[in-house]
Amino acid sequence: MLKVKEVEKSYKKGGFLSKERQQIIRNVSFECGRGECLGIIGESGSGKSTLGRLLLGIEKPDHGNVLLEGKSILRRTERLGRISAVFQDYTSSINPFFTVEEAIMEPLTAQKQSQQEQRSKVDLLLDQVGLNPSYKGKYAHELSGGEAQRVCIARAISTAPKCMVLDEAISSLDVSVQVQVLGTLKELKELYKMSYIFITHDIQAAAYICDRIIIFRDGQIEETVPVQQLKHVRSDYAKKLLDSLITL
Ligand SMILES: Nc1ncnc2c1ncn2[C@@H]1O[C@H](COP(=O)(O)OP(=O)(O)OP(=O)(O)O)[C@@H](O)[C@H]1O
Repeated sequence: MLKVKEVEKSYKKGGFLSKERQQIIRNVSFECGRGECLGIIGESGSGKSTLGRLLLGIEKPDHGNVLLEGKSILRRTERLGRISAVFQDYTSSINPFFTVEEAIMEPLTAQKQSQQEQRSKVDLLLDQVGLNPSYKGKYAHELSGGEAQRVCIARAISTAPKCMVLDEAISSLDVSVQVQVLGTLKELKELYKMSYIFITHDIQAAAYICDRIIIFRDGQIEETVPVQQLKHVRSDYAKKLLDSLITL
């Protein structure tokens, strides 16, 4: 389904004139199956969000490629509506001048669906993320964090994508809201038969929703483990990282 092949990414280091580059992603390869939820856990600065942007085709790798059902994600026509994202910062993810309805319809407009088709979908999408139709006319500043993130999720699933990248998607929410949103995400994954790439610091959330987990270290895959085997990771680094995250 989603195939990541020998991906590398570096950024310019230092000032404007500097030629030095900092290697962020180093020869990363993995696959995420249809309907699978693959977690990516790693320390801050290990390159998780950079990897997320490469998977979404927002950034181009220096080397290697990302294929969605065999086609390069860098081709706009291949990624449009077929891979989507929910980020941590839900407040800046929604255009403040858009109503909830307009925000949810945004990707459908990009797909050139008719206004009528789009409107009829919005009620259904709101229902699927646990919001009633009265939310349609509200603006982002009138929503709680949990409601705003639900709107972002509704927008992300509006095109029925094959794959969704969730980058710390529940991290800014209150714990009780996190649990509810995780439940919704789990239901939606079954309903839409989507694959998830679940980037997080939250080992409990990952254990709840993921099928397999990649332990990411310094831009590389340290270890990949089925979620049932999480207690039995092999590398010392993975053991230490998981211990530190569990005690947090
Ligand atoms: N556009 C960019 N230009 C230059 N450096 C960048 C850019 N994006 C990320 N970096 C650097 O890449 C490294 C990895 O950042 P990234 O945000 O991918 O890590 P992360 O694992 O997601 O961290 P966190 O968990 O704190 O969000 C950092 O050192 C960051 O400063």
